[in-house]
Amino acid sequence: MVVPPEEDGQLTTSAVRVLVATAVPAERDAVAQAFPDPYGETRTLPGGLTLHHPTGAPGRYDLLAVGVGPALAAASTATALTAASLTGDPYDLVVSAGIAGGFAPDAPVASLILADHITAADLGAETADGFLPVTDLGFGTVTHTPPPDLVRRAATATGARTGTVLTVSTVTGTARRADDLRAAHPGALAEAMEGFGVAEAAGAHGVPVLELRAVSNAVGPRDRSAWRIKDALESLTAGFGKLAPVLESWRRHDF
Ligand SMILES: O=C(O)c1cccc(C(=O)CC[C@H]2O[C@@H](n3cnc4c(=O)[nH]cnc43)[C@H](O)[C@@H]2O)c1
Repeated sequence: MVVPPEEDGQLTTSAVRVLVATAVPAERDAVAQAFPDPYGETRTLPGGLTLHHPTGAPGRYDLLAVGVGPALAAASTATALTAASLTGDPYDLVVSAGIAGGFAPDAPVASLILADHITAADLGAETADGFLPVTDLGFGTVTHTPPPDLVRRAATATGARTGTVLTVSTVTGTARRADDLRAAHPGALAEAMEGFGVAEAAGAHGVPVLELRAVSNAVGPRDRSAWRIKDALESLTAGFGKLAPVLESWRRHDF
């Protein structure tokens, strides 16, 4: 639970303004449950998006279900960032949050992962000699790096493990693909489907990004019945409650 300022003596001047991007409403609601008043206000954005603004805690949080996959996540996040800029009240930080597949044994079910790198794992070209990232083709980027000091502080507060969170457009469904991803990205702890898209939008607006994931399943052979979504969502709520005070003490000049 996020503690109101009068209970912990924190200063509330220049409250940090945070956009939290989840894929689906169930993840957004899990984040909202970390706040005293989870559904304070809502606001409609172009494109049929609804921002949820929980209240009763320091900091100014907008929660947005951005859709599944990196492309829709980028489009939805960019819409919210642009709307905020146009009203003269831009965000200080974007957090990609939700459930994820964890690479065993380092990221067990219900554990929390904070990305020290947010990497697009399948953005590139397949060749006879293997996969080439899009950067090797002379285009764009495949990795965004959240502010390292903020990641360290947030990991300490939440107990999250830190490592690369991969963004994939296709959920891994075999042990072979899991091994290939781990071989290509030895620092990877988890895979999900939105982080890179959210980070691309944030990067385009010059806004720093974090990715917080709660593990719902192991990356590997597909077994949807084994996904422990409830445990992961509870873990996400608890993790966000501990993350929020770190973000509230965050100042842009710190990083
Ligand atoms: O069915 C439900 O109740 C439910 C509640 C919350 C979330 C979901 C999802 O299906 C979320 C999809 C979302 O989860 C990420 N994810 C989770 N595991 C993996 C994985 O092994 N590989 C890639 N992505 C994963 C992903 O970001 C999806 O967008 C359902």
